[in-house]
Amino acid sequence: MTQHFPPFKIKTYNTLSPSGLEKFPSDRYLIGPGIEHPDAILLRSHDLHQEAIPETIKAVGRAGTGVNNIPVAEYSKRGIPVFNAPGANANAVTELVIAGLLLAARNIPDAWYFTKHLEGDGEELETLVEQGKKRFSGFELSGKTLGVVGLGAIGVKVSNAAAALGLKVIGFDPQLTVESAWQLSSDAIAAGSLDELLARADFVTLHVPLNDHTRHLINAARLAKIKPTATLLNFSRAAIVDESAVLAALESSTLHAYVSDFPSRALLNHPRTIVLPHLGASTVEAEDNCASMVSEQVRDFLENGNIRRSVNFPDVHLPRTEGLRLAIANENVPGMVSQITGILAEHKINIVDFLNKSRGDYAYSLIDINDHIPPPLLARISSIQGVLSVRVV
Ligand SMILES: NC(=O)C1=CN([C@@H]2O[C@H](COP(=O)(O)OP(=O)(O)OC[C@H]3O[C@@H](n4cnc5c(N)ncnc54)[C@H](O)[C@@H]3O)[C@@H](O)[C@H]2O)C=CC1
Ligand SMILES: O=C(O)CCC(=O)C(=O)O
Repeated sequence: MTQHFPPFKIKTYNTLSPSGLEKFPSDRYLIGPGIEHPDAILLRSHDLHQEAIPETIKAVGRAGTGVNNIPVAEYSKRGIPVFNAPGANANAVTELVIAGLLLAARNIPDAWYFTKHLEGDGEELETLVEQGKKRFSGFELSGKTLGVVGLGAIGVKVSNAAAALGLKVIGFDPQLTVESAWQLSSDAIAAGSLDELLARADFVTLHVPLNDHTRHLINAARLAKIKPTATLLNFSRAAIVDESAVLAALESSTLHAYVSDFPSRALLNHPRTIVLPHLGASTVEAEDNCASMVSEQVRDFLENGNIRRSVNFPDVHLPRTEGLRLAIANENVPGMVSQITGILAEHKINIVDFLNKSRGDYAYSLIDINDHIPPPLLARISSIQGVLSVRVV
């Protein structure tokens, strides 16, 4: 039995690296921003909360890490996996965080602005330089303490790079994984609590996802724990800090400076902020990595039903056998597998290979069969209470 691929349709938002889009063979995929009735969506930071979920959609691929721009819970309820590219842009963000530390410590943006607007040349220019430069005198990173909140893909790399620059690193992550712990520099030490980290650090850098637990993680009460000489860096998401509390702390000199990758008018207007245009992942390498990783995942899902690195469904992948495959997403409740396999048995369909896994409220099965699938069978499986999506691939 040969596999037949319909032309899959992929709707894109944002600019995605061609090295990712090239993963989709042009004879089997239609891709672009104007695609209607898409099988999959590929995007970066575009906000999907404002968009109706297309009836035809089977997968969403986020060419990046944060999925707060996607209504993941709504997609989950429809049995639709949301994929992201964990770690694929971690190096790009890390390098910009290190740049952020240096920009703040050495007053580089103000110094650069000053130099760029100097007039004259030769001796006259030299005099202006020597008169002006004392305003921008900074301090060294070596020996200072960096507090890293969130020790995932980015937090670990930032910690290790900072330790190599001579900073003392103190980290906080209540859900630190074994994998991250293995990668973390042995020079980094664990803080017992976020408040302890805030009290000890000269720089605090945030590397947590935005969710209901981390929204305004840094608020007025937490800012009160931070040293007045400290600099706060936010390359995670704007809403992880309470911006008005940060501005108040800067005004009252209980916080030295704020470096953020997320502009707002109030931040841009403040003299002790350094604000970048959400530039963390904007390198050729990271854009290639993210788009390639997520495109491969989405393609494997559309063509084979395999799930790798989804944020809402378990990892379920099987090598293809001869024949057809049923890919079924369902609520993680008792009796689902027996109902599905019971229907197959009633139709005298033999299972060649089978894999079922669950994650939280949801479960997913791949069922390989070496037979044709009568249409009523699909309708019966779809009608089982708790079955969210059924595909033949
Ligand atoms: N500025 C930019 O362009 C980019 C920003 N990001 C942001 O950075 C975030 C982190 O990215 P990754 O490190 O790749 O993600 P990750 O998932 O590898 O790591 C996040 C870590 O945060 C920890 N965490 C969660 N809640 C916490 C809390 N309340 N306190 C302390 N730790 C907590 C988790 O246990 C996990 O280890 C993303 O979710 C995204 O919002 C990511 C890439 C680019
Ligand atoms: O695609 C981008 O430029 C944003 C990256 C990002 O914020 C993320 O991966 O979470």
